Amino acid sequence: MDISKEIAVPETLDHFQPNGFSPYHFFSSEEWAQFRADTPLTLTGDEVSRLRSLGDPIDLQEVRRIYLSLSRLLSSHVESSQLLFEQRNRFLNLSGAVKTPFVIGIAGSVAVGKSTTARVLKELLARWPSSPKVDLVTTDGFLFPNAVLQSKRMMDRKGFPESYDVAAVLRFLSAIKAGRPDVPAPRYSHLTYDVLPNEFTVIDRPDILIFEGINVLQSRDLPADGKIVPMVSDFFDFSIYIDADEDHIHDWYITRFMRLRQTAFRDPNSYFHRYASIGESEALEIAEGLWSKTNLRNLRRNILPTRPRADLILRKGVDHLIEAVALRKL
Ligand SMILES: Nc1ncnc2c1ncn2[C@@H]1O[C@H](COP(=O)(O)OP(=O)(O)O)[C@@H](O)[C@H]1O
Ligand SMILES: CC(C)(COP(=O)(O)O)[C@@H](O)C(=O)NCCC(=O)O
Repeated sequence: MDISKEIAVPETLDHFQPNGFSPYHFFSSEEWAQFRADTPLTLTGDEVSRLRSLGDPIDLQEVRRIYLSLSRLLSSHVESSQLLFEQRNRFLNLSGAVKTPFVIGIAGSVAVGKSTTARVLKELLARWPSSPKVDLVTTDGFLFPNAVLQSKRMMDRKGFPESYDVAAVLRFLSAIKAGRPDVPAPRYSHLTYDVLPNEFTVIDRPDILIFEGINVLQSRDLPADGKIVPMVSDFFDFSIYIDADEDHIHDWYITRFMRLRQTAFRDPNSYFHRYASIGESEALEIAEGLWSKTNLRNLRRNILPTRPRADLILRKGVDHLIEAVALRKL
């Protein structure tokens, strides 16, 4: 498939792209796989099974085909930024400065498989000598609590830009990029479907921070007072968008919901517990409603429009496996 035709030229960049030019290099998965060069496979089949989310078929073959080249590319970006850091310290006559974490953003629709990609990358990147400490934070911890969303009648817009405490996201990333130790990241539970009050993951100056969530490439409306506000992605050193046809993502979301009925929803503490015991067709109707009223709307309105901001686009086919890659030119 020709990803260059699929990834439409964003209108706002039109004037930078005379006919036929694109800011991306495009590769088939076979071409991309060659870039792994002699990168060794450092994960076992069992580890990959442990890292994958429900319904994601990723296996060692996919890690070898796609993720080794990706970890090699990212690791060269990390090493270059470490080199630049040292050169700049010499230039500025600074001594004792400590490098701030290299931040990688991962964006894409609900149910596209961001968590699996983030977890596999975390493990692979930590095996490079330049980045032994890799942390992962998901943006769901920055959602407003359900009580707030309910009081604002926003539960059916969970995951929309307005459902996140973006100021808290910016404070968190500013602290990370200021090189602060022990920065707390709030946590979310998919089981209770809510943020976990007073539960934090403490991020203490990793070499790399992976920041994953549907909203990470979104901009903010310019405030009327003309004050300049940063975007979340201003803090990224590299960004990845995971892409797929919306029909495929729909199928993955519905299949996952129906499988969660047999697993996570059975837990009496699950927010969706009641859906474990209703009939199949009623459950399907609920899943279709959640998809079309919330997640598809969000994908079309707020997530897909951020795709042209990514440095790298991983395009999945019907089987969840990556079939094409677009890499922004330098
Ligand atoms: N209702 C749920 N109950 C339990 N786990 C869930 C539920 N919804 C999603 N998950 C899990 O949460 C993780 C994040 O899912 P999601 O936000 O859809 O992003 P993605 O599929 O792109 O990783 C996945 O590992 C998924 O399996
Ligand atoms: C929590 C989510 C918004 C994902 O958030 P993210 O981790 O990408 O910030 C999503 O999993 C979700 O709950 N969506 C709302 C509709 C639904 O229940 O599918």
